[in-house]
Amino acid sequence: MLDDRLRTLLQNMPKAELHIHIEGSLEPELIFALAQRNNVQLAYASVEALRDAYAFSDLQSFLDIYYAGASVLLTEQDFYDMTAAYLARAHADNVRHTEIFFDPQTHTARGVPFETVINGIWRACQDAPLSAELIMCFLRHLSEDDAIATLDESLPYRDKFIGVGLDSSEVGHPPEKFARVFERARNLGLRLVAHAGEEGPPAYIESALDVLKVERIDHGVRSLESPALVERLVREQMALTVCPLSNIKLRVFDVMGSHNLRTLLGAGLAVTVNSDDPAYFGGYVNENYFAAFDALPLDATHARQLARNSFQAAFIDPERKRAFLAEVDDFFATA
Ligand SMILES: Nc1ncnc2[nH]cnc12
Ligand SMILES: [Zn+2]
Repeated sequence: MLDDRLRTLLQNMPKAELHIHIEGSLEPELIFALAQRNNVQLAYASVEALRDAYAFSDLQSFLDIYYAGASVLLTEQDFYDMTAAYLARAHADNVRHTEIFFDPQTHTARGVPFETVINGIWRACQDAPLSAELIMCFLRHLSEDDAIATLDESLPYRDKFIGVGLDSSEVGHPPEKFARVFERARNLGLRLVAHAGEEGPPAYIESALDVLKVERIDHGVRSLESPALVERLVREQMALTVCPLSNIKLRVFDVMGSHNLRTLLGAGLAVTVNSDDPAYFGGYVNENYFAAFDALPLDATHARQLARNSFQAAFIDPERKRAFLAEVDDFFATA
């Protein structure tokens, strides 16, 4: 049960967010404002009608709406405004560091230049009142050749992002499909993450680890189906960027009370809490903490562990990591 004291603790504790798709932070109100500004026709008559469409049965039903929502993004200012809006919400949630996914192929396929996408998002990160880095995601429902072309297109902007990821439709598009492009990215010194074990089986998580050589697993909640995999993830302290509200909205779990976050933590896994696509799943990062702590037997000890895990798993230099971890410990020492 989430009492006021625990809620205030979760609200105010310093935290990092490591799994947030910037296109998934596009609120219906901003979609309509950008559609008007860019004279883009929407298939919905009102903000309410669009929000009413956010009833999803699985990942694909969400992705269809998510890509449609992104169609209003045309100018650098659009990407800047979207990112600035998310960063303001993250700052209000006491996020001190965030690593943001963006899906360039969603936009370049519409004729929006790569530089428009990355410059708009990156400028907003530079203007933000918190530490913000970018991770470029490859859409796994497209070919590896398409991903390789996107990596090549990104090279002139290599200083504006820190890593690559793998997102979109998981089942049927196993990590090994992207072995070559991830090897190239690794040889470029980019950090590597991948969605795995959201809807896909534990084997997808193993393939992301062994073939793609990822340093974090995005979602990973199906890891619990394989005791051997859990044992490995615990031994390696491989971080899982879990998104509780997303898992409920996309029916990975029926209700929050049956989410396995508490079991994952109890197994000793390096779990973090994140919002995934906050505009579509009903909340930013703190709402994810509130929903999980309200439905599951979690207390302040777990809150501190999750906050520490979020900085421990971040792609930041050891000095900054030590400072953030000390900030968490100081916060809980005086809370
Ligand atoms: N939860 C998710 N899984 C896969 N691809 C995504 N793109 C945006 N959100 C996603
Ligand atoms: Zn995601």
